[in-house]
Amino acid sequence: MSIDRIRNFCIIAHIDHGKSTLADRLLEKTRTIPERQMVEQVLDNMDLERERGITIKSHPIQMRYTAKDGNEYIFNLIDTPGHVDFSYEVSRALAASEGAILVVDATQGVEAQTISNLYMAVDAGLEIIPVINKIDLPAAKTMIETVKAQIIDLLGCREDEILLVSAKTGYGVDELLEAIVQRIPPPKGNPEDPLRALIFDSKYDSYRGVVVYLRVFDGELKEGDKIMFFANGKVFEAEEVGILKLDRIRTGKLTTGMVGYLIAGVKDVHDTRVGDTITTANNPAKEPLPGYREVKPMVYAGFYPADSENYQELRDALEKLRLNDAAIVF
Ligand SMILES: Nc1nc2c(ncn2[C@@H]2O[C@H](COP(=O)(O)OP(=O)(O)OP(=O)(O)O)[C@@H](O)[C@H]2O)c(=O)[nH]1
Repeated sequence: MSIDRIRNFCIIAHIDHGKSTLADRLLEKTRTIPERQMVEQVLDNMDLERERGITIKSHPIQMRYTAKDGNEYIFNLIDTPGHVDFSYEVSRALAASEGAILVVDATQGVEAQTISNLYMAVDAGLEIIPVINKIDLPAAKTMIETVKAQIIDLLGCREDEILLVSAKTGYGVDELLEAIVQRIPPPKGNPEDPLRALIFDSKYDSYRGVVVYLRVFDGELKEGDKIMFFANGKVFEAEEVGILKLDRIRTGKLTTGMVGYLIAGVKDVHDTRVGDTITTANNPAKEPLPGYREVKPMVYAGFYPADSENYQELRDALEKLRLNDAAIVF
């Protein structure tokens, strides 16, 4: 699909303001959830909601949306970590996007944590679509004007740019889908340039090793390519490349502007650092993408074995833990 039809975005929201519920409605309206599950959902609403909520938080997700202009668009929804301490990781998820949906609970208004993530998004030059959610709640009626004023204050946007939504009932979601197409710009980038892809997250899969979630900025990533991580210069072969819906879908390549995953036989998550750039070993890009930083640990703990004989065992156990959790340093 042409790069003009891609929209990469994330959702910024305070806890409980409705990020997962809204993501669910987007998945439903774009029929990203298979029909079978849609039917099941009616039978067992609660469990599925929970399951999909987790899906959204565990990896980026691609949707296809046919807009009112008759064209089909690819939407890549990238989740931002919810915890304030992960501000660098949030900044990389934002860097992988061109836009952000700002979700504010109509009955709660703008909250501090939302503001810090929002400023990061504004700094990153993202197009912000402000959404007031939960407008179905009776308490929302008296609050909407106040919350609108807060948002205008914060963003300097016009009142008519703020969308009123109920992620619960689906009210306003069609308008939001159109706003994503119309207001969020398509990715820029040069398909002819050497590959530059940003790592914004990675997961450890016990069968496949590290699964890297990335956004291609320039060039293209194909299976069989010898890829190189800028931060440590290590070279691996791209074994599997694809996009993410509810599951991984192998596509063999990712073109400029696309979001997806890479499996390259990497066994240690420390080789795939958030914020690092992937290029090809044969035709490397001259410069990495901007903004790479070593992630700083936030929580420290001292451990020692009760019996000093067990020191090596403790060390081995920590080594294993470290292999699949990039946050652990010792
Ligand atoms: N009435 C009403 N409730 C909503 C709406 N959107 C979300 N909720 C409810 O608000 C609560 C929080 O919604 P979530 O979607 O889990 O919020 P979240 O922002 O993803 O929260 P975290 O997962 O904690 O970050 C849930 O009980 C939802 O059912 C809405 O439009 N109307």
